Amino acid sequence: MSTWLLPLEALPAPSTGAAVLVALLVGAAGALYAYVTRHFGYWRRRGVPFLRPLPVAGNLKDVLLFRKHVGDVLHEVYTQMKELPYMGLFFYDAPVFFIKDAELFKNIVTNDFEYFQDRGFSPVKADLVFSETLFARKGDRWKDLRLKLNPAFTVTKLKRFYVLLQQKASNLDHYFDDAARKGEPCDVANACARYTMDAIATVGFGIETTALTDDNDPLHRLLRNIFVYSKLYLHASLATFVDMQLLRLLRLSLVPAPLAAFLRSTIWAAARERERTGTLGARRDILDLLLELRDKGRIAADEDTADGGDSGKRIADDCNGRSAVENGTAGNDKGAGSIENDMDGDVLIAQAFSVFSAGFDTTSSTMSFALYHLAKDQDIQDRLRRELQKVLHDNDGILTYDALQSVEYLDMIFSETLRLYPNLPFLDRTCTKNYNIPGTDIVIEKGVPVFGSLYGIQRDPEFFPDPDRFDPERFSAEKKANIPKSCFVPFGGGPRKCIGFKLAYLQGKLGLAHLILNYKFWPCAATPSKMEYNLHSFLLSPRNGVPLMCSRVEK
Ligand code: HEM
Repeated sequence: MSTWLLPLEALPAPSTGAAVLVALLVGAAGALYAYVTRHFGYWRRRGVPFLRPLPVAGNLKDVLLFRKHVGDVLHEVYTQMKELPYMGLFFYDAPVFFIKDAELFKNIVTNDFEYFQDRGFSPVKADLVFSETLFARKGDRWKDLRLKLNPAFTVTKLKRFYVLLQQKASNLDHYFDDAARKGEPCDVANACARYTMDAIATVGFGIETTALTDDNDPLHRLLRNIFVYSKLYLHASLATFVDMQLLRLLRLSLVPAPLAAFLRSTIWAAARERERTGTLGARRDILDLLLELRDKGRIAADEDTADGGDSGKRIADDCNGRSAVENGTAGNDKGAGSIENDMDGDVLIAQAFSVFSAGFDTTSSTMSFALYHLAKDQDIQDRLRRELQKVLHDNDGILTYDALQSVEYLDMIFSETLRLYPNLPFLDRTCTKNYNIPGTDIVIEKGVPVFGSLYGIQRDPEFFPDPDRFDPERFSAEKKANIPKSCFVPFGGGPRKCIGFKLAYLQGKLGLAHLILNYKFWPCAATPSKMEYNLHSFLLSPRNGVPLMCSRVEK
């Protein structure tokens, strides 16, 4: 007879030592449980409907177990909420206010920005470079930096680099000619990432990288997986959005030390070379502008300041500050108060890191998602090629900056791709002073992270019928006026909207135009029938690349 069938009195009495041990273990487990669930009553106490959390994971169980992308999980929550405008969630153990209502969310990022100026991002102090990026800076230190950097991204500045971008786009041929000749599938996601990296390096910093032609290009090796994390790092990076103490204690850095070291040596070498050759300021690229900020505290206005000036004014106004543009101080270090000019050392390197990291992976993923759909729908691909060929013909065979801008169908395709695949599938802000939701007695308290699902809004059938279908017509001149402004926000909104969105459109559209003019794409056996996302990143990128077949277009 086995022991577990014996009557209780027949079992040997436990020794006092064992009983104490069991009691201690039960007590410790109870204390641990109480600790990891200590915030779980937060939403109940405030009368906010919430999704029941699990210890440790909160509502991110499937993300924690690497079963689903965080974008998909928040999309599911968004869909299940039906008519609810907002609800409480838990990211790990942190209470998060999740907003479904597009208007309410728009107010939070625009009109009521003064209550939600910051992102939750709380990098560890040791993460010197990441802490100084626009993503991570807070309050007046963010506003000061943003006002200074805005003039670096005006249309006038971008136009100047168009020829350089064209050269990089034509380097795509090395990659695709090879695949076309061999008749083998090529991973367009890989090729596009190399193109955008070469483009950002030359446009931003005058650094000639060779990612498209050389597998051993050092910058490519260090940057290519910057947003593809190990399991621990994925959670560390997600946790920094909601300020989790435990992971901060681990002192994980979001900018790997070898990359920071590479950027320091490369950027300062480029700066010294410009000083040595007396060419500082000649290119007026991002490096020149950062050095101008370091030396003079401001970036001189372009002859044509229309767009840069406007966004500077919007920020100053939205932050309820003095209008820097009206007072002629946009880009001046006094624009946001009495912040000292600190554009030097790792503060400058942080801006280089932002441009490299934000600039290459996002745009290249958008290009590869677009190519995926163009390969699957030959009619759309053929129409785009015809329109590009016509514009080329009308412009003596040269795709000038203005000619590129005139191809409306390309714009429609790029926008529809960003609708289906907003690279950052959610937006976050942190409440910086208590905020009463208009018309309710609900208060979002200072310190609480607020999230919205861009992926959810942009795939909501109420705003985009048949939302999973790739249909560029939604963005035709006649139809796009029907899309509510708050429902198409792939670059975020308000004063913290993506600073590089014009550059993203320019380099993304130019790369696509070059490829479609020169190559025909179609799916192969390895092309996924449904797009799946890389679970090791919080950005949306194709899980296993985008393998496609291609052939040269006959001229
Ligand atoms: C398709 C390409 C891109 C997409 C979809 C994208 C999307 C976004 C989104 C959604 C945000 C958050 C905005 C918010 O919180 O309201 C953001 C912020 C930012 N992006 Fe982009 N981005 C792209 C390309 C770029 C490029 C090319 C650059 C730079 C060269 C860039 C630099 C930044 C920076 C610095 C911020 C932080 C802005 C701040 O907090 O003030 N992005 N981006």
